[in-house]
Amino acid sequence: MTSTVPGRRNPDEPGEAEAPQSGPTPRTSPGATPRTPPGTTPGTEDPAPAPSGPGPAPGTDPGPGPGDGPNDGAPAQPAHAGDPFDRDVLPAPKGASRALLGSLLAPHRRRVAVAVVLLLLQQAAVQAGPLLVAFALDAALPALREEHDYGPLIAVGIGYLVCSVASGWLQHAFVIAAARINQRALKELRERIYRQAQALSVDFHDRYTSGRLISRATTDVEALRELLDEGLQELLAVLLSVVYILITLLWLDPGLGAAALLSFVPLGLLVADFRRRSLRVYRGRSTAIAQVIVKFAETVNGIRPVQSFRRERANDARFAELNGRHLKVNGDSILEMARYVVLSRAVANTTLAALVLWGAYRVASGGLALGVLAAAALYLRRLYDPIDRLGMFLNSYQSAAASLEKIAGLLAQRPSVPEPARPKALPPRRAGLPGREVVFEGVNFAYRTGGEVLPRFALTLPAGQTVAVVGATGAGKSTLAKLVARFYDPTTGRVLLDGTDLRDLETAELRRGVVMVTQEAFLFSGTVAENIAIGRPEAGREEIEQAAKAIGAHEFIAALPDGYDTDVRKRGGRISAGQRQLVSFARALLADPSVLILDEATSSLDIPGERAVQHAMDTVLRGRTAVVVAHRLSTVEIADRVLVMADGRIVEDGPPAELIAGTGRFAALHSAWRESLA
Ligand SMILES: Nc1ncnc2c1ncn2[C@@H]1O[C@H](COP(=O)(O)OP(=O)(O)OP(=O)(O)O)[C@@H](O)[C@H]1O
Repeated sequence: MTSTVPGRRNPDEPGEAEAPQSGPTPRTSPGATPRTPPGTTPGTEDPAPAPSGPGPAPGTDPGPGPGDGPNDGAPAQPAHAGDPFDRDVLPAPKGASRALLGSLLAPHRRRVAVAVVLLLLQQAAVQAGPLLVAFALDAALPALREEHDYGPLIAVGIGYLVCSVASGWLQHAFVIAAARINQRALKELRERIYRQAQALSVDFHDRYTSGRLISRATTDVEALRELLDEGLQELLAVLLSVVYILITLLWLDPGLGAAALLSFVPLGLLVADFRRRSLRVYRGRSTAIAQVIVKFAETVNGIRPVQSFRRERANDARFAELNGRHLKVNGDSILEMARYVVLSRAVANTTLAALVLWGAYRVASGGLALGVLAAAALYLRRLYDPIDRLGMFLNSYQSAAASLEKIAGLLAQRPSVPEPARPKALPPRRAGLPGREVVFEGVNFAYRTGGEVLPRFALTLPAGQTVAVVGATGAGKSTLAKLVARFYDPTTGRVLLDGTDLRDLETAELRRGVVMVTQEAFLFSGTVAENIAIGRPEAGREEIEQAAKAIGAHEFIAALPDGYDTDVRKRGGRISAGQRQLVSFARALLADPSVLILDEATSSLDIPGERAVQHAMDTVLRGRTAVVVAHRLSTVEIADRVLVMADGRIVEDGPPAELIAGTGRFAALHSAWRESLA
């Protein structure tokens, strides 16, 4: 008979008696290194206290969650009250993992039913083998010997052949059906994680490192794949075969059947003990692997300071230590597996030997047919054969369950800056008035991870005004700017755009009105033209070039190897920091928002570069309301108004010339800057 259970060896094949697993399932060797646990995530170095709105996300809703109000994503929890972001598992409603798995499989209900029926039939075909052997020994051979009747023996042969062919075909069909279900479910899961990563607000990403997100979409999905592709099929097949075999044994001979059933008591205890012990080792191993990955990632990400400060040897030593710890704990997990395999085999072989001896004694005394004993011996082998693989399955199950829990926790997060339930439209722009008015109304703000950053304040930025925000590092300039862009919602109070609360604007409407150009001047993979067109995807090549020309970026873009069609990633090295900024200005100019927020790059540019950026800034700010977080005092000169911030408060506010002429902080800062230039 051919291999009987997907991914496992056929016990009836020659050499089955002693050989440990050598079938196609790579995880079945007793000494094999158990699979790397998922969720051993780099980047857990991002501690942050209060939870982001735990509550089911739309589409993944596994249970009741908080309501729909604007701050529902931010339940009032005391900061530092045991931050779930310190751990890999984010809070999720009870049963979220099961609900997630259910929601992934639900669209494939019919396929799942077909796969289960295929497996039931396949197992029936497989388990018929020993029964046919019993029939051959007890009925077909005597008929041949005593009555020269070949019929029963031929029937057995044909039956065996039919069962073999059927089981092979059914297994093939089952593997294909299961793979289709699994691959689609995993594709959907990866897409859900990606959509969720894009949907969650900036404050989530502040705390949940990108490394962890990547780990969810790769290692954790992979853990689930292993469980679905191999573990679950195997477990189903094992459970089915155990049920079939025990029923058949009880039917063949109640005594032998009951004894086989009893032998599951010590085996069950052994499995429980293995689970307990392996879980402990397994947790340690996952921590050790995470430490190795974190060290590796930290070194590679900081390769410049590592080389500048000659950290290589110190890093080597630390890495060797962490790697050694991983080696030790990995060894422990292999020893646990070996211990389980040895003990379970000892129990299984002892039981088998005892039952065969007892059966032989009964055959000798005429109490049992020889064929029944032969069939029982074959069935017993099949019964105990998968027990050591069960340990492997438990390992895979535990890691997949942990991964699923982490993914469910991630998917249960809600954006802390949610879409409005009843969105409002912005009023039409007032004719002749550039930009839109921005009003902070009784706003105060605290990041979830700390205390108040902006104490309660009120501020009006009239339409068309260019406002430069200056102040010492950490004064709250960027925070103020991010509130206008609605990367965060104020803790109390409102930010209004032409009288409309930002919370009432749909994201698309908001982004048409407000655009923030951040310090990084991020370029996406693709061509320079595509990067500029992100501002307005429907823009044609001519408009793109016009924007670049207005900004003063056309010359350098035209000089690139493929001009506007140069791939910025492949030749990213050719684009300097200043040029990157020009591209991002062109992008903003094309988007043409009513309000533009510009978080000026802190990195210093060379003088021509700075001049080019200054000129571009002039162009991009004109004709709209603009907030510039100014790190260079030269920028302030193009502003209509300067806000000086200190400790989250606006301490000075006025036109630059007026402030410079005064005796306040800005006047002092400005004269110091002038002197430095001189
Ligand atoms: N994501 C964050 N989570 C928690 N605290 C933050 C976060 N971002 C900034 N802060 C804190 O808020 C305060 C104001 O920071 P902000 O970035 O607004 O200052 P800034 O004036 O723009 O500084 P810089 O000129 O250095 O960019 C600082 O104390 C900072 O530590």
